[in-house]
Amino acid sequence: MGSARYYAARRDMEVTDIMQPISKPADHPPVSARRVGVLLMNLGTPEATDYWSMRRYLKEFLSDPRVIEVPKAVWWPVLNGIILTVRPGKSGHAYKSIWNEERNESPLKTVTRAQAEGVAAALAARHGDSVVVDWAMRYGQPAVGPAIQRLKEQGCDRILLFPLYPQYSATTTATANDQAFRQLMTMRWQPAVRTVPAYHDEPGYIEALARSVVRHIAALDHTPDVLLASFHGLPKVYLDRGDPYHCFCVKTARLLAERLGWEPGRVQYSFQSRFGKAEWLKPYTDKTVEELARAGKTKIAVIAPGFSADCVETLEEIQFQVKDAFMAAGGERFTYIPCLNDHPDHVIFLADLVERELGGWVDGAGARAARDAEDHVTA
Ligand SMILES: C=CC1=C(C)c2cc3[nH]c(cc4nc(cc5[nH]c(cc1n2)c(C)c5CCC(=O)O)C(CCC(=O)O)=C4C)c(C)c3C=C
Ligand SMILES: [Fe+2]
Ligand SMILES: [Fe+2]
Repeated sequence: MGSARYYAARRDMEVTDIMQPISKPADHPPVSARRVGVLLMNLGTPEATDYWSMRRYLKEFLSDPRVIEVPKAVWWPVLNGIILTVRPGKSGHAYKSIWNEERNESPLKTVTRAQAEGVAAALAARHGDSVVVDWAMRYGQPAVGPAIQRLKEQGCDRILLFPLYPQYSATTTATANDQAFRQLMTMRWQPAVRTVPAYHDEPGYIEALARSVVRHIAALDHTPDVLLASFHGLPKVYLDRGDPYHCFCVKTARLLAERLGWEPGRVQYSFQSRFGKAEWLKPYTDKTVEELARAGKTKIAVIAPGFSADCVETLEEIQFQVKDAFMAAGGERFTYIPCLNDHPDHVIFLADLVERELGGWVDGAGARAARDAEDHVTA
């Protein structure tokens, strides 16, 4: 085993195998155009703000065992009872206040599409048409499964899955990848896949956040006393069970503070969007802004570095609810710094991250297509 003769014999055997006439399987990607696919994935969004659209979206979301870890026998009666009776109306109202009327869709959808178009343009400039970029939502439309199928049909025999969450959590990153893998389970001939690691401490991401803070603060007629980095929360028990999300959020906030170089304590962090009665990650955003106002920090700026795109949790919850809590407690000036969205700093950072994670895949795409075409001529 392992001798030069052994390998020579193996090689001859494989050549003989390849030379057998083979019929082309039905799900074979077109040989002429082997490409690499990139799928940007975000959380999801209702199709409209009416009761039934909201109910459908919330049901899909809150039936995900990655999101709600309560055993089904206990959770289902609660979900199908009180939650899906009351929440669709309440959340629909919140969505209505931030809805993109022009496109008749949620801002998360609008921004995610723009991010995908930006990343596609950046990669096309570098690699021509050998990289195909698409986008999808974990819950609702456009769904992840059909997007994977579309990439395959466009000749992508390698796909990079990119969950658009800077901080890893099983509730977001893992469930997005799960959904893609579910589609792969249906395929006889799967594309090869890679997943983009979370990027909570990537220098390019911290730099884009810092530049955004500086840009927005420079446009104000005052200097905020405190910058609060507000992250979406999680039930605390998920941290106790090993979800690293909390630690990654804290690290992002620390790196942002270091990059800004402000005096200690001027950048703080907190967690928003509590759902249900259990304890969630602390400190809570609403309580924090109230305490800041009472402590005389009456001018604050809030940024949401855990969201790659503005959505109901930032545009409605931070800009209306959190602001109201701050003002009611004695706050005077409240500035919301938007998510990085499709700002060029962000798009270039995302494209660079994709490029790095494609390492070795993309430059070979043209050569692979030529080689594979040749194989099929001789086979
Ligand atoms: C950014 C990271 C997010 C984590 C972590 C997260 C965990 C998480 N979320 C819920 C419950 C809800 N989240 C809702 C909306 C929502 N959540 C995120 C992101 C994270 N969620 C985003 C980007 C959005 C907005 C989507 C949009 O279309 O704008 C909602 C729906 C809105 C509402 O009813 O408030 C719920 C519900 C749980 C339970 C959870 C972790 C266990
Ligand atoms: Fe959420
Ligand atoms: Fe919320």
